[in-house]
Amino acid sequence: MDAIRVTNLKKSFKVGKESVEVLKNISFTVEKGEFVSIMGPSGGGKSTLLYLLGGLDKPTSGSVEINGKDLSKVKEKEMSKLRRNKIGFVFQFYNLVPNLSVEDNIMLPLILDGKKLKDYKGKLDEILDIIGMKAKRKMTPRELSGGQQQRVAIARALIFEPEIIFLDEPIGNLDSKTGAEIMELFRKINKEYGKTLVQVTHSEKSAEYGTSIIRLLDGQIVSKEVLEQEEEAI
Ligand SMILES: Nc1ncnc2c1ncn2[C@@H]1O[C@H](COP(=O)(O)OP(=O)(O)OP(=O)(O)O)[C@@H](O)[C@H]1O
Repeated sequence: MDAIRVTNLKKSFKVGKESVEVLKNISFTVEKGEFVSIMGPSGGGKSTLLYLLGGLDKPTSGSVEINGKDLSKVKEKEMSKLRRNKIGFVFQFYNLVPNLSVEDNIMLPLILDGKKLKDYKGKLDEILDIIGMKAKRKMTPRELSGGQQQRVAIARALIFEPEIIFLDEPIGNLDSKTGAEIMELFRKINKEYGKTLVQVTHSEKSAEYGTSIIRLLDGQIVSKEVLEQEEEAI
């Protein structure tokens, strides 16, 4: 089954009396285990598309299916559950709570969902290990570098073990070395943990960490190319 199926998706915004069509009849699929990079010029509708895919906004027409479920037919309560459990988000600005520790920030989605935190202790340790932040688990975001804060945001997105993670310019705020480390982490999450990833990016270099690139221009898809994967060294 496709992880994501987008069919004839359109999105317009009202600006004063005018209606501006930002996405014009977009259709594509993302298979399970893909890591898709969506590229295109600024203002081309990339973030708008990502928000529609993640159910954070509603299309003007057309549909988005996640695991075969049409988001427009999902009731609000089920949608909130889907957004919390099946989908993760990582944004350019990490959106961490400044006075909570690293581990409390990571567990915040569990607290909001009324989960028993002790059931997730093992999971938390495992995720802290994946992101390389075990030693800093008691620190607060202001004691961390940008790259470390983004690692915490990634961990928070992983705590519910979502199948799909949406990334909106995830390294847009980082220097190139730190950005490359974070992209490597996403590659690992895709390859080793089998998560489906969809990122929006300006950068050709970070797009190439993905398994395919979709290019958007003037609200339409102009191409989808599958990238050659480097052979793993034996
Ligand atoms: N809520 C809104 N109301 C009105 N117009 C909007 C709204 N959200 C986005 N737009 C417009 O839609 C267009 C696409 O915006 P979007 O943020 O999706 O582009 P983008 O490709 O992600 O750009 P960037 O790369 O600069 O982040 C822009 O012209 C923007 O002004």
